[in-house]
Amino acid sequence: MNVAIRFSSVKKRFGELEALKGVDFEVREGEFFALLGPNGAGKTTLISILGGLTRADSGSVQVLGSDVQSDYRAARRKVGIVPQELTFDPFFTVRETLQFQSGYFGMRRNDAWIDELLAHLGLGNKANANMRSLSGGMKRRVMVAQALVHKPPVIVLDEPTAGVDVELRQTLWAFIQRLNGEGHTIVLTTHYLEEAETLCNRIAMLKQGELVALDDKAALMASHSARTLALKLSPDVLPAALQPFLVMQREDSYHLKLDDCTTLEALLACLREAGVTVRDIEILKPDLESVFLDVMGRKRTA
Ligand SMILES: Nc1ncnc2c1ncn2[C@@H]1O[C@H](COP(=O)(O)OP(=O)(O)OP(=O)(O)O)[C@@H](O)[C@H]1O
Repeated sequence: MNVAIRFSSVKKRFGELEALKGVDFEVREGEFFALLGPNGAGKTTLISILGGLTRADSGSVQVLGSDVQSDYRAARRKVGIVPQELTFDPFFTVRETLQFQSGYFGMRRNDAWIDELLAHLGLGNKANANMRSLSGGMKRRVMVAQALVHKPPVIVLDEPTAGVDVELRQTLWAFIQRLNGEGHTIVLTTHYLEEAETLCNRIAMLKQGELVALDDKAALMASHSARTLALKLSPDVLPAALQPFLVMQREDSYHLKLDDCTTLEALLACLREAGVTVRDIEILKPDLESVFLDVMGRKRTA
């Protein structure tokens, strides 16, 4: 598969702070890719370098083979970035904003695509509204449309759903998934891990300017977090021998760490020997949030 974005040894300092400590990874063409990390991990800095808004101190970034510094114009055409912050000209209407952006890319007759964007993002009846009159969520929809106006093959969304309502989330994800289905590469940063879990097929995690995980979603989930066994017992007492497996107790339910199926057999045998009956049993699969905490926590103690 071809490479959509290549980050090679990207370093960036802000004074004493090393915001990016030599970040190396690739996003492949056609992927729906998540870039995750806690506040301050360096995600937005990396995206700003990708969009040519910030210069890396060293290293390089290429979009579909075009270097974002030495071949800025070509790289810029290949990527659409939905920024985290809302920036707009309050005196333009929504349509003018999108026409102006089309002009920036030398696209004069772009109204059919602009209409399609407006319709898909629920902005059809706002085309002639002034930007300053829109609600925050509506402005964010325009930011998304603005990033897509030149039909970029690579689309980067930096926390696009922070503080937006359920309706926009659903409209936005349906549209972005359609574009991904048509071959566009998508990179998403979000703090809503269930969104990343549902949408993305490969995941990178950054922590303090370093890449700490990069894998297919399924492999990451399988390798980083054990399943949990939730048990309700009669009598309601966990035998002492099982205490080391206890990760959480919620009301009358005991959550035990389950490394694999042989552990399950041993746990059940232990309950039998102690004369404890199982009233209810459930195996809980790991979610991306538990993997994320696991990855971030493990690195902290290393
Ligand atoms: N222009 C700047 N001047 C000084 N420090 C900066 C600047 N931009 C970013 N930083 C710092 O660089 C680090 C990385 O910030 P960045 O915004 O890239 O993180 P992030 O992963 O996007 O975080 P968040 O999830 O909060 O958006 C942070 O410590 C931030 O304070």
